[in-house]
Amino acid sequence: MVLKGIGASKGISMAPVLLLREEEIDISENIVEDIASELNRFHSALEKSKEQLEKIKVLAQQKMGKDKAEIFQAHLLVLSDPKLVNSVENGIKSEKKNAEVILDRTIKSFVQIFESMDNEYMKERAADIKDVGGRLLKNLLGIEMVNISQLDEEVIIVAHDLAPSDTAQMDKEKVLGFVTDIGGRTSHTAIMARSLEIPAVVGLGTVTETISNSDYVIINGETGEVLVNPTEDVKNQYKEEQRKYLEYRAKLMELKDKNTATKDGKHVELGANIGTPNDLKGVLNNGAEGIGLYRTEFLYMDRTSLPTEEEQFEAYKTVLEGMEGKPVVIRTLDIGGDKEIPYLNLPKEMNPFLGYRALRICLDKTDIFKTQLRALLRASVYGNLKIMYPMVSGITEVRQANAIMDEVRKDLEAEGIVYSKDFEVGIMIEIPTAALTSDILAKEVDFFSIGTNDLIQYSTAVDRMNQNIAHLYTPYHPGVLRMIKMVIENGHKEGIWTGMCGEAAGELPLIPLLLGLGLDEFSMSATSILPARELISTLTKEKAQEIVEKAMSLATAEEVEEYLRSVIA
Ligand SMILES: C=C(OP(=O)(O)O)C(=O)O
Ligand SMILES: [Mg+2]
Repeated sequence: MVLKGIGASKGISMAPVLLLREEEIDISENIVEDIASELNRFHSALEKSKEQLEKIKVLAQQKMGKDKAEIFQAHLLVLSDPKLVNSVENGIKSEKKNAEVILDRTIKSFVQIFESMDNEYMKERAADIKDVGGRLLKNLLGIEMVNISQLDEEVIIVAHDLAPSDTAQMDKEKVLGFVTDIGGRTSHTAIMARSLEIPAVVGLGTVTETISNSDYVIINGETGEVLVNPTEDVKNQYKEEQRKYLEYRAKLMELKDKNTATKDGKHVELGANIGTPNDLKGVLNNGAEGIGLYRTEFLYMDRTSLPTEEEQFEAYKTVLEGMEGKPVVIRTLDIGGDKEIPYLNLPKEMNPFLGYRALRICLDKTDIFKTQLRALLRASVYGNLKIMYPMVSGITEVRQANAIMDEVRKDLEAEGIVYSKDFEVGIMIEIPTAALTSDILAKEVDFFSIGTNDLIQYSTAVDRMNQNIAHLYTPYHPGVLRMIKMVIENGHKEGIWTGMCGEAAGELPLIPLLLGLGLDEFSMSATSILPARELISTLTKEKAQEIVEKAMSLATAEEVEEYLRSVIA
């Protein structure tokens, strides 16, 4: 059987399946005579759960940084909550029933109380209690839990979706790939897979129901194919494909320290997109010439309170120092859409992608914005910082954000804190009105970075997360290409550089066109950098111009894609 999803992270992997699905736990009620030993059973399960969570927390700290590990601290706090512990102990004593029955009931009632609160933060705590309660219950019943940080054998994980806390623990030596029911190429699970350099296929619909733990799968993270229980012949064929792919990657490594230029010497910059300072290793291994997008929102996610100025300062400093003077574009908080921060208690919205998000929140909750800007400015002396505002719809927001930045500068000066005075301030072009007014915007910013992930969804009215309409979500749409062309031209008219940090920048067939349109900087997943450098080295300015002319004359996305694919074939 061959299933088809969306290729989210390149590479071929094959291994037995590890299905992560919540199983129903069967709990039967017993009367207990020996209350003391029942209380002991409960306490041993409590201790075992604490030990497991401490281990997971340490691993998460090592792999994804301190901020990512906060969620496990929150889980540990639930286990030490006297209300929960007393309530179970009292239940066992007064009703003389087995611990699991009392625990199950207690957890359910706690969850219900939190879920019924009209407050997103409290609702999120309900999920924590459910999660920890489930762990406790399984330990009580002696049910072995899958711990994806300590696996004995190589596996491919099959799950509905993976939370950052799942990927935080993942042991890359053993998890050879993952496959999910939901998501698209630009969903955050997919982006995470690429930064971990693990092959992944997402958006398969109901793969968790089709595939079971006894299955063996091959996944192709480029084509989105998932082959279930292939024959030995097919396995061998894919092993050969895998070998070729690894050989190709090894060959590309020769380009790691080379300059990026066309055959006739036009230089462009190839940067990497990162989510945390832990991504730096992959970035440097893949020969990036800078960071074109640091998505700072991951610093704010999977935790229970806002990151402090100091925590942020440390993260930004680490990245700036790590890049040793190469340009680093750090984007201010871009929360909303598929990136949520429960503790901000933001009201549920009908259209979160069109709602109270990103810069809109920062211009409203200015204390959050100022803390981030202070941390950024303080870090500016450690490297070549460029600050970027997301989700700009027009010049007014830029002026408002700059006014807040000016206040922060003045505060720092008054406090005698040094910062670099000449960092650039630019914006993402990801809302159609920003593209259409890029002539105006270019006069007041230092650079543009085109965010195609959102620009496509906002201009074509196609949700980037929805796999049912994924065929309509395409960077090859002539309308999208016209906007890109307009932005680059308007940027150049005012003498500012224009880059792209949406996933389209790393899409090989588009690169010759973008080059011909004059894009100055391409920022992409680290693993796309070397293939892009290789492709660019085969092109000339003249050839790229020719490609622009032909591609821009075509009427449909399909024609454009077919033509651009044929160019690089
Ligand atoms: C790079 C972008 O930002 P994000 O994917 O974080 O929304 C984009 O929209 O293209
Ligand atoms: Mg965006």
